[in-house]
Amino acid sequence: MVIYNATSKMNPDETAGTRSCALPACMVVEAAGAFYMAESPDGTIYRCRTIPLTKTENEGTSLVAVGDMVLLRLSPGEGAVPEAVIVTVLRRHSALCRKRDIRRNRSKEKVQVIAANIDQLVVVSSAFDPPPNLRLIDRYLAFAESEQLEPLLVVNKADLDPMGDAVRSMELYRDLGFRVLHLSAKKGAGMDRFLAALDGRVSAFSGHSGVGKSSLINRILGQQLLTTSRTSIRTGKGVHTTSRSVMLRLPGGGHVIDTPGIREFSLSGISRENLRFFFREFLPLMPSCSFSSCSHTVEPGCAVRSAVSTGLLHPSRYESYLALYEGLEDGD
Ligand SMILES: Nc1nc2c(ncn2[C@@H]2O[C@H](COP(=O)(O)OP(=O)(O)OP(=O)(O)O)[C@@H](O)[C@H]2O)c(=O)[nH]1
Ligand SMILES: [Zn+2]
Repeated sequence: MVIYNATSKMNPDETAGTRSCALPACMVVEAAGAFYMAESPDGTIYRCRTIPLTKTENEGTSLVAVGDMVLLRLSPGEGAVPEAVIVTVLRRHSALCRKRDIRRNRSKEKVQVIAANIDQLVVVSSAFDPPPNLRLIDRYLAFAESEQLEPLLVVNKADLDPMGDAVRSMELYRDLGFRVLHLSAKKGAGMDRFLAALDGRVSAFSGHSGVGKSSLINRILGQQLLTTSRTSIRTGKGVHTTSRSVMLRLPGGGHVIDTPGIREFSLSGISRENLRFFFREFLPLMPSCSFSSCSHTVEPGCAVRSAVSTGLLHPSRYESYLALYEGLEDGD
């Protein structure tokens, strides 16, 4: 590992390449413009920025994103929060990206990293108001599979489901082996199981507007972090955290991230050719299709379609597959 001198007296911009002792790798927990907050394993927060010589082990994408592990070097500062420069951005094991709108963005990066090093995608829906949207859930699940993120299905507002309708509509996911939790941010139901599922991991929250993502995060953190203002690292004024990227540390370990960017993730890694690999129940059937490249839409001798007609595959999942397939383009 490359280690840098935390106590160098040289101009920090000139010393990025020097090797010597220093801070352990820190996690970027907040990004706001040119500034970042990075957290060391012991919980110390550093206010930091990049320098022209900042190195990255991830070429061709955003230099720094929330969730990145970075090597820092302390720089002189008078504020209460220690200041540092980011010397190296370490290799990411995963990255949630969105395509940049070239017309509205002059940056050379075509892909923007919304969050790095995510372990699991929490797909939040609600039992009622709005009711579960299975098309949307399947879209998130396909995305999670394509990014090799472990999905966790959460159905919030269980207090609005006295007849168990939402529980029944989600049964198919349990049958497929997905983890499904029915919770109520309002009443606190199921929170122990939820916390256990988040423990020690970096989890990104996704889901339709109004399902209660912020309410769930506030409930598990025991405070109103996502609706009340926190002090901006740039201006010192209060800001709404939901408009920025913030990684929140859970009391028992682990982190959660909830950003508008993840809510509107793109399916950039999914094409018509590879979509079928992200519906896990198709995999054992696919070798029985007459054509090895079967798209499971119109081909004769398709084992997937045959399984739908005999009730072996859930029609709702197949409908989602077709809807996603229609919306995708050929090729990668
Ligand atoms: N009955 C009930 N209402 C809830 C529950 N959780 C959240 N709500 C309500 O649902 C509404 C939306 O909650 P939010 O936490 O803002 O939802 P969100 O998913 O963060 O919404 P966006 O920020 O628009 O993406 C609010 O009026 C909450 O009070 C719950 O468990 N039960
Ligand atoms: Zn087929």
